[in-house]
Amino acid sequence: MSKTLLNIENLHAEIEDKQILKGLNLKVNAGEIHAIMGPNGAGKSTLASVLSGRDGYEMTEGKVDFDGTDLMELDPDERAKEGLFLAFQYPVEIPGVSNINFLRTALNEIREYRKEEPVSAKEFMTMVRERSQIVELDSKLASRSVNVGFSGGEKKRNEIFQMAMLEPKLAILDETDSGLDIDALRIVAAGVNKLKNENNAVVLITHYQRLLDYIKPDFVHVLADGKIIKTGGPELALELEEKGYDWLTK
Ligand SMILES: Nc1ncnc2c1ncn2[C@@H]1O[C@H](COP(=O)(O)OP(=O)(O)OP(=O)(O)O)[C@@H](O)[C@H]1O
Repeated sequence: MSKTLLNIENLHAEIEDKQILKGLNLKVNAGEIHAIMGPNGAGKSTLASVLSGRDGYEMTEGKVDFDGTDLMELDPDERAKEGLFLAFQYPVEIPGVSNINFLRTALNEIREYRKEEPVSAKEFMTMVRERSQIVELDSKLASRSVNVGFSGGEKKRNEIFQMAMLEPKLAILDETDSGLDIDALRIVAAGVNKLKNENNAVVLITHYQRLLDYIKPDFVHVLADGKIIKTGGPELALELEEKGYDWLTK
């Protein structure tokens, strides 16, 4: 039996006093890929925000266990250091902070938290070289300010590059496929597949079945009105593509 990395029970959460998540349950084991699909406004990004500890999102009920730790008790940076990674739907630009410095600082913070030695300059540069190739990220982008002036597709590749560098236990990819051209979609998906192993897990939030042609999910969930209302295998995504969501929500 693989170990459970994420166990969400009866999660209720609100933003500005508006209840968005209304009793969500989800269990993710090591080695698994889960896709979350669902209508606009259902709460998919809210789930990602609540798990990562984004300001303004309040859990009002429920429990989230992350690899044996009560996730909601941790600050956002501690969650990241415990091995939770979120690739943003809209990656933020950080002017004045180079991608390289950002990643080296993040990596060393994680290593310090785990009582490991900081990464040496040589080791770090080798990692950057090898891992930027996983998503075919132009090496020039590594030294530019984080995401500043990057195209939409470059920003999404950069998210997966960050994931490759930080080696999270659980990566939540929020609409990483949106805005990607077909070649970039293949490259990003191949990157995710390459980074996936039996000790980590991926939660993909997506609107499009086509991503799942490239990244094979073990489970597909439908999130509607703040809850997971149906779970199936990859065939569920095909069914949704054909039928939409009305048959499940009405
Ligand atoms: N900061 C906020 N203030 C108020 N309401 C918010 C805020 N952020 C999100 N919401 C609302 O929460 C609901 C869920 O939004 P969320 O972004 O989680 O949906 P989603 O399932 O990711 O949708 P989409 O598929 O369109 O990306 C929406 O009704 C949205 O308007």
